Amino acid sequence: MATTLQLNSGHKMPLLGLGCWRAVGDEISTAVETALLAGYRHIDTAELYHNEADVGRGIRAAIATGKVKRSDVFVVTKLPSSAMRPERVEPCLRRSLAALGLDSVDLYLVHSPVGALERSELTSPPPEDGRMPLHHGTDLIAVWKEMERMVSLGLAKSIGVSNYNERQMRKTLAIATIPPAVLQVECHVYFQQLKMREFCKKHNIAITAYAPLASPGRKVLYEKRGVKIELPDLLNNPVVRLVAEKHKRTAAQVLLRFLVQQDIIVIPKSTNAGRIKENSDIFSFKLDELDMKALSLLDQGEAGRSFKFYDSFPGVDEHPEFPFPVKSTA
Ligand SMILES: NC(=O)C1=CN([C@@H]2O[C@H](COP(=O)(O)OP(=O)(O)OC[C@H]3O[C@@H](n4cnc5c(N)ncnc54)[C@H](OP(=O)(O)O)[C@@H]3O)[C@@H](O)[C@H]2O)C=CC1
Ligand SMILES: O=C1CO[C@H](CO)[C@@H](O)[C@@H]1O
Repeated sequence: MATTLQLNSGHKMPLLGLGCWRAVGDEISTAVETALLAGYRHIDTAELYHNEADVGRGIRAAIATGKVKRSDVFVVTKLPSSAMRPERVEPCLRRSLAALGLDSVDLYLVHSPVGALERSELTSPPPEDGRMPLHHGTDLIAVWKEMERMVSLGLAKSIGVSNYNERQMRKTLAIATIPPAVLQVECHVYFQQLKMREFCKKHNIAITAYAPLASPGRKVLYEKRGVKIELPDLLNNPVVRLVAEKHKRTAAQVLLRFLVQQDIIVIPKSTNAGRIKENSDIFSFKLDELDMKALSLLDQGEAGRSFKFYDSFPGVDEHPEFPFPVKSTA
């Protein structure tokens, strides 16, 4: 099967990328270099991950080996909630580019429809319970118009959104001169996003699945905030394991293959060289109809959503553009 997807912007995007959330410093720059040398051609980061400079270092290290060219690498970064104001888009992207050491990114995403205040706007110290200081006046249309301007300035080759719901997608499409090329959302076997996928297919918008393994490493993050939550354990799901045994593959490879085989872009995060390589070996086998059926039956719909944001940022669901079911109804 093809390893890239044609975007509505005319650019090609690799179906496999390296996720970079929750790793900084040499750990992530080495992982990026390792991934690029192992054949990855797509790196997913964000201003929010505080590692753009490290990611840029990793990209340059891979290029320095002579085995990878800048033009081979599809780099994605994201506009943070604190820059969800039209006048902040260009300065924010320029800051990201300076940190990454690049002239342009291949894809710039609005990270989330929820706007937040910058530290400098706070009138009191940030709350200790992890509450995100919200900016309630978020104007998605004005922000999108600025995202489009980033393409005309040549700072982003394609633009897209993340964590938008269908209403927010429709609202954006209604005014867009450049439609979003990509929607990045949580997507894995327990939360298959069938309705959103149908919507995106109809509008020729590609989907990137974040947390394609359901993000098992998040526990530490919640524990730090004293939040107790049950994380789904996809890697030990008996159906996934059975399919993996049948193909002599690992559970992670089956979970990723299940998505790419349906033209869903995947960005598994790993900083372990063995697992980085393991996660990339998903184009040399194929799941048959029976495997695909068995895995698709694992979908739990909305109940399978694992990233609710209010678990890690209490009160975020009070924002008028909070995209998911709010805590009181979930
Ligand atoms: N737009 C958004 O709001 C969001 C975007 N993202 C993006 O999506 C990426 C992926 O999501 P993420 O939350 O990191 O979760 P993933 O589903 O990619 O899971 C990553 C975790 O799984 C472990 N892991 C990776 N490969 C394997 C394997 N083969 N076997 C066993 N364990 C494995 C990793 O540990 P180890 O490193 O030790 O291998 C890490 O703890 C992020 O890194 C980020 O780039 C994520 C969340 C939200
Ligand atoms: O990319 C991200 C990683 O996950 C976080 C949730 O805890 C999000 O805030 C963010 O969107």
